[in-house]
Amino acid sequence: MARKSSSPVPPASSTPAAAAEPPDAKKTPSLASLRSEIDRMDKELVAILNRRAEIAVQIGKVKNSNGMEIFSAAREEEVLAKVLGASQGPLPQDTLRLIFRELMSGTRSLQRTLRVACLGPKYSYSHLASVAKFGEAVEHVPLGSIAAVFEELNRRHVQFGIVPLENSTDGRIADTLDMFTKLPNLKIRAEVRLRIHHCLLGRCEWSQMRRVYSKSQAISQCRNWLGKNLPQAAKIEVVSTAAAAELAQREEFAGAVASKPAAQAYRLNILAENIEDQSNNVTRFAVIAETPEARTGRDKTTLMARIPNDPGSLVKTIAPLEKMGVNMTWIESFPIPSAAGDKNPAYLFFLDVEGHIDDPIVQKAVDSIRKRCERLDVLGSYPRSEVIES
Ligand SMILES: O=C(O)C(=O)C[C@]1(C(=O)O)C=C[C@@H](O)C=C1
Repeated sequence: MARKSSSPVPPASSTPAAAAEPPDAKKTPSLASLRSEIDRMDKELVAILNRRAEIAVQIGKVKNSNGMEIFSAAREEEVLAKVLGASQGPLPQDTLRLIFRELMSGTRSLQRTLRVACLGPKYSYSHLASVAKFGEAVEHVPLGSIAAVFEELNRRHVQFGIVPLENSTDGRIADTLDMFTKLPNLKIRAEVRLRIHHCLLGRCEWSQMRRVYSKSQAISQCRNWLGKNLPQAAKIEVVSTAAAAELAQREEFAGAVASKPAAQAYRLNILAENIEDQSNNVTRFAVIAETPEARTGRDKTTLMARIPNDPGSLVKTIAPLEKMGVNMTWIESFPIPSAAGDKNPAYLFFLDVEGHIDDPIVQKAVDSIRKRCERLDVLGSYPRSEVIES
């Protein structure tokens, strides 16, 4: 944006009157003039934002007439990368990210209001991840279970779902992997890696607390802290951290391990912050939808492979990755539910590899892997993402 000549910063002057002023008075513009400069820039900003929104409305029409989807994770990542790359000013990258997240959320909503399902109630970490990805200008639909998120998406009651995949402290989220085995047609369109800071919330003193509610993974992520600081309290697992906060609000002598925003939403006191045992506690969420995501050049692909329970079977299955130089970034084994009791059950493996399924080398490696599997599903290719601070 070009600076106008009406800048409040006074030009250097050598007139006798200016020379008579104390040196500091010359350098420091008045508060009023600085604020009027901000007011002027805000007007320019609003005009530019509205011009941007008008273009987005036109893009929406083009998308509609071509039968294209409104949300594009690939394009939004591209916009963010360009914005962050172009910035040279003092604004922190996280701040710019937040501003552009809401900007794109707002322009997207002019094209169509999206419905995004997540594990609720509101202010669960899934809800926070959904806000981190889609912004506030979507209809967040909090549901009672991870299975319900998949089912609502499959019934087309929502356009997107967001589900936790794995946590850096606690490992895979079995409920999510289980639902991919049941609905492998749903595609991962984006990932959200959210740094999770847990708080102890409640209305009583720690010493009076008899029960602490939370989701099993959150209890597990704070196990040492809870054992040391609240040995007297029973740890009770509930469906989500936000559901735990709701219970802690209703019950006397109860607490919850939940997010900071949940404290305000459920009118609870923050009794302790950052109680996770490992400071680098990150949960990776998957944004799921019916259709696949476009290639960005900075992608990863998630595969679900059912392989025979034979010696060396896994090594043989993933050998093409090494041969073709495709990097694997995640592997998780998962027993096949229907095979319980089976003497020699096959196993499912979830794998992440770098690259998009439309990259010829990835396609070739996946084709080779498929030949060595009983079944292979490509659960989606999507842009790789940075960790977002919560
Ligand atoms: O570029 C597009 O496809 C747009 O619709 C514009 C825009 C944006 O505001 O920048 C909005 C929604 C999309 O998910 C991606 C980007």
